Amino acid sequence: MTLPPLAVVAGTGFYDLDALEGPTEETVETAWGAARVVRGHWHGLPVVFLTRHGAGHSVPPHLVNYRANIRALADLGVEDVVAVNVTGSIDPDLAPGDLVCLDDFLDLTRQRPLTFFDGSGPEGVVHTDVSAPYDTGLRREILEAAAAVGQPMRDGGVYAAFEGPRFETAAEIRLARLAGGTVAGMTGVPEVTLALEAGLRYAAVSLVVNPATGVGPSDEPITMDEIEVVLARSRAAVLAVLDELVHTRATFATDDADQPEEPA
Ligand SMILES: CSC[C@H]1O[C@H](OP(=O)(O)O)[C@H](O)[C@@H]1O
Ligand code: HPA
Repeated sequence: MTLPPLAVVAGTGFYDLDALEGPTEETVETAWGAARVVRGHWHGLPVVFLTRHGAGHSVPPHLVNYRANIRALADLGVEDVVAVNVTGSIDPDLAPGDLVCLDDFLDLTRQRPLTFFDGSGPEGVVHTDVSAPYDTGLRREILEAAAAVGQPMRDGGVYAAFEGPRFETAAEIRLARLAGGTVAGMTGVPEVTLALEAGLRYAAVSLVVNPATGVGPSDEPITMDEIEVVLARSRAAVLAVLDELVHTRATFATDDADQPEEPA
């Protein structure tokens, strides 16, 4: 039995996935443009890794080709996507290094192509349900993996997606906080909604790398240096959770393969 590949989509600070066995780089052409992925195996399971800003972080968040990326994953047979986004904390109880398993989002972006459906295709006008944008089963797998490796992770949080590439003003962050935002980022939307449109299960782990503007103890500006320090410290924690998730899936896949076929 061939299992569908699991996709790992990550961004800032995650430009490769060392755990992948037999990695091969591939460019997937789609109707929306090309996407670069790396395919390989992790604990024996097929995995597709996509780094959304490109190798070396050459693509800013507002110019990522989210449609090509998601279409490419769907075309490769992916059914489940685990995403990683680094974020600024809106909730003052969160600190750099904290992990949040998202359960909702606020779309404060402004000018991105945000759908596969412009009304001209055979499916006509499509209105996608987003009452549970992050897949419940995948979220549970992520949270259980975090618990298994002793990695604290908040169960639930609202990702406030801003257009970028600039950071937010303090007033924008206050607005997002009033609306229930937990963390601020620039890439989580429309990635999640396109995944839903493509029929994929999608869940996201957010790694806090700085207090969002106006949230921290001081009025210091956000710097890439502070973000890189946190990433260097916390990257391994995210990867440990993913490793445990894939390892658990591999164990179940092996157990299933060991079971005798049900008589017809
Ligand atoms: C380097 S801070 C801003 C940058 O980091 C986040 O990227 P990603 O979500 O891909 O990890 C944020 O959205 C911005 O693109
Ligand atoms: O403070 C932030 N705002 C938006 N995106 C981010 N990505 C990392 N930190 C931030």
